[in-house]
Parts: sequence; C-alpha cells; structure tokens
Amino acid sequence: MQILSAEQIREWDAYTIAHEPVASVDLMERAAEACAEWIEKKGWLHFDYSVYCGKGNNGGDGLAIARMLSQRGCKITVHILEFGHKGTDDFQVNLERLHECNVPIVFIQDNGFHPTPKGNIIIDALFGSGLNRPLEGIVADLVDFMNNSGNKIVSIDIPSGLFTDKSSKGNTVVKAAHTLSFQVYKTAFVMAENGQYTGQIEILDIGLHKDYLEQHKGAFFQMTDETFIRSIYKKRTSFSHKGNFGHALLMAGSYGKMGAAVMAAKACLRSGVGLLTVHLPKCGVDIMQTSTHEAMVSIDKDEHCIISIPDDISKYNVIGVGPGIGLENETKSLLPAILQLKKPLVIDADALNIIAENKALLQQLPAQTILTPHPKEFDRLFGESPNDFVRMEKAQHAASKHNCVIVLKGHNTFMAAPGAKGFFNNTGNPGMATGGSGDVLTGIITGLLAQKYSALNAAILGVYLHGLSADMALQFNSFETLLPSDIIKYLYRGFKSIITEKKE
Ligand SMILES: NC(=O)C1=CN([C@@H]2O[C@H](COP(=O)(O)OP(=O)(O)OC[C@H]3O[C@@H](n4cnc5c(N)ncnc54)[C@H](O)[C@@H]3O)[C@@H](O)[C@H]2O)[C@@H](O)CC1
Ligand SMILES: Nc1ncnc2c1ncn2[C@@H]1O[C@H](COP(=O)(O)OP(=O)(O)O)[C@@H](O)[C@H]1O
Ligand SMILES: [K+]
Repeated sequence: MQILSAEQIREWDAYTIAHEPVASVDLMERAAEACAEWIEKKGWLHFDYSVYCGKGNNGGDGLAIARMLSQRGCKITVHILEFGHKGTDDFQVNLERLHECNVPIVFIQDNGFHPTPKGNIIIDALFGSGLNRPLEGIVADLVDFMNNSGNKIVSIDIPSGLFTDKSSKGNTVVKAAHTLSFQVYKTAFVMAENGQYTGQIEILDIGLHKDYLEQHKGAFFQMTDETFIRSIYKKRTSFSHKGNFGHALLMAGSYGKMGAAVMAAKACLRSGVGLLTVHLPKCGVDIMQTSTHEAMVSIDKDEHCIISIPDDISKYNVIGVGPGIGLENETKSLLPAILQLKKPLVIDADALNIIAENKALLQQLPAQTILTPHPKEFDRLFGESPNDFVRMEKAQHAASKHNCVIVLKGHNTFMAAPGAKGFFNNTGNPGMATGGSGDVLTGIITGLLAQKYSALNAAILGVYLHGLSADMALQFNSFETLLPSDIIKYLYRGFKSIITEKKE
C-alpha cells in the first residue's frame, strides 16, 4: 500500500473527479457511506452520536455521515464551528441535505460548549487534510473539551489538528479511538510521535482512480504489505544446495553479552543462510557451540571481546557486525578494518555506536551497507532531531549521501535507500520492546543478504518477517511474555505465510 501526502491525496481526488468522472460531492457521498457502513458493521447503530464539523470538506463528510446514521435510526446531534464564513460547496450541499432529515444542529461560536451526553460517540469532522495551521482559541478549547469528555472519538480522515506531512508536536490534536481514513495511509499515521492521536486506523476504499497511482509510481512512500513482500520473496527450487544460500560471518558477542551473538546466530540460521560462522571471543565458544549446533565458530585471540578479523575472509559472502560486541578500545580499532574488507555488510548496535564516535567512518562504508539503528543510535550517528518527520528526512538524506540502506527501527520501521522514496513496515507489536529483538533482526537480515537478496530487499523482507513472526508468537504470548527467542521460534510461521499460496 502506498502512503500519500496531503497534496498527493488532493491531486488523486481531483484526478478521480476528472477521469472517472464523478462529481466531487458524490465522492464525498462515497466517503461518508464507507464510514457509515464501517460503523454499522461494528454493531454501533444503537449508540447516539455527537458529530463535530468544521466548514471544509472534512466537515462536509461529517454532515453526510450524520445524515446516513440518522437514516439508519441513530439519534444524532450535529455541532458546527461557525465563524460567519460560508462552507465549501460540498459542505453547503450536505448542510441542505441534512436539514431535510430534521437532525438538530448546534452552532459553536464561543466556549459555551454543550456537554456531550455520556455514552455518545463523538464523530470528529472538524479538520482533515486541509489543516494549514495549529489549532488555537475556541477550536483548540473545543478539541480539549472533546478529549476530556470521556466519550469515544471516531475521527474522519485524520484526527483534527494533526498535520498530514509535518510534525504536530506540542499542538492540540484530537485523541481518537479510531481513525477512519480514505483509500491509503497518510504519512502522519506511521510516525511514533502521533501514535497517541490516531487510535486504531481503518483505511476505507472510496474507489479513487487506480491510474493515478500507476502514473506517479515512485513518488510515494510504500507500506510493505503482503503483496509487496511476496513480489520480492525468492522461492527455492528443488535442486537448491547449501552453496546457493551463502556463507555468512557474524561478528558478535563479548563477555557478558554472548546472548546477543547466540540470538543473532539462531535468527540468521532460521532465515535460510547456507552456512554460518560466528566470530567470537574465546569466552563465547562453549556457549555458542552448545547452544547453536549449526553454527561454526571462528575464535578471536582475545578472551573477552573481538579484536581481530578471522583468517581466510574470502569464504564469507556477507558480514553482520555489532550485536553484543561492546565498546572496548581494541574492538573500536577493529571496525575500520572490517569496513575495508568491502564485503556486503550489516552494521548494528555497538558497531553503530563506534561509527558514531568516529563519523569519518561513514565515508568508508562499502556501497549498499545496511545500518540498523534504533532512534537513539540514529541520533548518535546523524545528530538529534526535533521530531520523527525530521529524523525520517535525515535518514533519506544519509542513505543517499553514503550510498547505504538505513533501517530506522520503531513501530513502523522506516527503510531508506538511495534512489527510493522510502518504505515503512507494518508488522510487529509492543511485545518486541525487549532487549535482544534488534539482535534477532540483525541475524535475519544478514541471513537474507547472504542469500543474495539486494541490500534493500534484505532489509525490507527481514524487517517484515521479524515483525510478522513476533505477531504470530502472540498466539501463545502476551506483549509482556514475548521474548526475542520467540521471534526466532516463530520465524517459520512468518516465512510460511509468505510462501503459502493465498486463497482468494
Ligand atoms: N473530493 C475530495 O476532495 C474529498 C475530500 N474529502 C474530505 O475533505 C477533507 C479535506 O477538505 P478541505 O480541503 O476542505 O480541508 P478541511 O476540511 O480539512 O478544512 C480546511 C478549512 O479549514 C481552515 N483551516 C485550516 N486549518 C485551520 C485551523 N487551524 N483553524 C481554523 N481553520 C483552519 C482552512 O482555511 C479551510 O477553510 C479531507 O480530509 C476529507 O475528509 C472526502 O470527502 C473525500 C473526497
Ligand atoms: N512497539 C513495537 N512495534 C513494532 N516493532 C517493535 C516495537 N518495539 C520494538 N520493535 C522492534 O524490535 C526491535 C528492537 O530493536 P533494538 O531497539 O535494537 O533492541 P535491542 O538492541 O535491545 O535488541 C526493532 O526491530 C523494532 O522495530
Ligand atoms: K477530522
């Protein structure tokens, strides 16, 4: 699924109006009908509704939804923000239509807001993608009033006060339980800082013209959904042998952090790598050999941390470095040498922190290196960002500048690569917020890279499978009990769901 900006959505609406063709007010009718149907399917027709409308097209949606719910037998009160100016054409048409339904309308002109009866559902149709400045004055007071009412709020298209394409940090924004949005995701929905506002997001199909997306391919962020993932997954043939799937080298672990190496190794093996060697300090050998029988080990000369590169590096086709390596000076000194090997590379955790301390190393990354920072590691590498939008733009910029793939981890992990607009992931859950989940991801991506996925596809597929397997593990876990090892255990379910032919 694509993720569009407010401007792109406006263009797409206009394209549909011109090319379907369909009248703008009929498109609004479709949008409202989709919302009313969603409410009906939810079994919510026995509730009463307070519908809050601005006078733009978002408000127009609200009026049409009010009419449709009233026709379905719901008791409705409509509240319209009234500052004396006329509404948009489609708003005015819907106001006239609503008058015919005898729905009571309250005009809001000051702070004397009517209390919302307990149990009413609030429909928030104050502002949509046309928001052009933060809410203030009476409007901000109204939104505070709605948020504090204790009523469930359903926002239409986007919670009012939330900007589609830039940060709304510190602004007054509706806190919705559900957001009913049209056709595609909006950029605001994938930013962690907005998670508190959108609630559960439902994307409703309003039949916008498919040709628009075709004609502007490459201009949109992409949500890596199942269809997209299936298109990049490489099926194995019956005659495959281990030589087809690469020999990965993982450089991981230090005294007290050997678990990171074990988890990365197991995840790498469970992702289909042909052969795996783990380069470890001496203290980790027994741990690895007894816990992970399929992995070979290469033993560093140091007892506690890795300070050297294994012999005969030519046999490895990829390297994953970072999980649990620590920040000892000798390990730090090793990193430039690893970069100089010019192998396909995945860099995570302390290896990222070492680069952050010596940013000149960024210039030495082999082409198409994959970096997997969480936001703090990212900020150490590329400087602090005031909000998630700026951090994402920095990731795009850094990926182009250093010719690398950046996996900026989070709830909707963002992947940036040169020449691509960017990809957001939509699998995963808060059960993954336990130390070690990142090590598992490094193992998975390293395993896929060894199997000759391109760097970008290894990142996209790895992040998707990582989250999906964690989602599958929830069948027998709560968020609290889910462990990174469970992600590895359920990787087979993740893979199977991609491989299994979909029943239509
Ligand atoms: N044909 C279409 O274009 C469709 C549009 N739809 C709806 O239309 C919405 C966009 O409508 P509009 O472009 O009319 O925009 P909005 O309804 O979001 O509101 C824009 C109006 O609010 C004012 N405004 C913006 N920020 C303000 C602020 N902080 N305080 C006070 N006033 C402010 C603007 O000056 C403008 O008058 C979408 O979100 C969606 O709900 C849907 O009906 C689907 C079809
Ligand atoms: N709420 C969440 N939703 C989806 N994915 C999550 C969530 N919390 C954590 N994750 C994922 O778990 C991983 C955590 O990685 P990281 O922060 O490096 O942890 P660690 O270094 O402790 O292993 C990332 O891939 C991240 O995307
Ligand atoms: K809204």
